[in-house]
Amino acid sequence: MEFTKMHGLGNDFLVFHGHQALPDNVSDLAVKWCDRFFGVGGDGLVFILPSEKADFRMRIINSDGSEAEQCGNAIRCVAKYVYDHKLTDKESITIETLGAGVQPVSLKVENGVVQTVRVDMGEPILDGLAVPTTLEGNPVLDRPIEADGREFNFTAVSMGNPHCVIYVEDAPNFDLGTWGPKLEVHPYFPRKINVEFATVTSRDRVEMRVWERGAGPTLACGTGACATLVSSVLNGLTDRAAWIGLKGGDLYIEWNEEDNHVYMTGPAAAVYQGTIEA
Ligand SMILES: N[C@H](CCC[C@H](N)C(=O)O)C(=O)O
Repeated sequence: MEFTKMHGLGNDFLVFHGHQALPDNVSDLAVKWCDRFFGVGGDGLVFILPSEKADFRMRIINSDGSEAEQCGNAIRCVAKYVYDHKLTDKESITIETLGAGVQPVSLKVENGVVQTVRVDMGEPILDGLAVPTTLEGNPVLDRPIEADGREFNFTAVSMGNPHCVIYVEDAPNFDLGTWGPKLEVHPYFPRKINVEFATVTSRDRVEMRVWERGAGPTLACGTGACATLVSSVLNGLTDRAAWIGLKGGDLYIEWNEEDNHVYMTGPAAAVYQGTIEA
C-alpha cells in the first residue's frame, strides 16, 4: 500500500488515500507499521476516504490500533495532502470526522503549496458525562483526581475526543512518562483519555505536554491544544485566543465567543512517500 509520511509539529502519521474503506485488519496494521524500529514509525494511520457529507472524510487509527474520533494535527495533514495532490483546487474545504462531524478547513497557500491550515474544530463538549467522564458537572472544572497516591486537579473537555487538562508548575519538565499512563486509564474515564499537563505563562501563552490516549507521549496534539485553551479560559487563566507551546512547536487556538467554535491554526508537512506490504 502506498502512503505519505506527514506530520503536524512532529505528531506524525502514515497517510493513505485511494481506499474506499479501512482495511479489515487496520488495528493490527497500525501497531505493526507505527513501530519505530520494526515498522515505518508513527503516532497513527490516517485514511482519506470519500464522503457523502463533505469534500473528504478522515479516519484516524492510533498506534495502539484504537480508532479516535478526531485528530487536529491529522486534519491539517489531510487538508495539505488533498490540495498538494490536486484532489481539490479549493482553498476552503470540508472534512468529515468520526467524532466531530463536518469541519470547515481553510488553507493558506504560498507558491502553490499549503503552508498553514486553519481548522474550525467545532464546539467543545463540556458536560462531564458526555466527554465522557463518570462525573456530573457542566463543565467538570478543576476537580480532584488521585492516581497512585498523588492528587491532581483536572478539567475535562471533549473536542470529539476526550481530554483531561491538569495545570502543573513546569509542564516541559513534568514527569509525563510516570503520570500520563496512570491517568489515561483512570476509572473516571470510561473511554480512557488524552492527558495534557499545562503551565500558563501569560494571558496568551500556555506551555503544554501531552500523553495521548492510544499513542503515548507525542510531540504535539491539536485537539489537546484546543482542550487546553478551552480549559484555561474556563479556569480564568488566559484570554480566548492564545498560543499553545508544544514540544514540537506552537499552535494558535481561538475560542470564538459568538459561535462557540474553537479554531486551530498551524502547519502541516509531508516528509516522504513510500509503499508498505500489508
Ligand atoms: N490519540 C488521540 C487521537 C489523536 C489526537 C491528536 N494527535 C491530535 O492532534 O488531536 C485520541 O485517541 O483521542
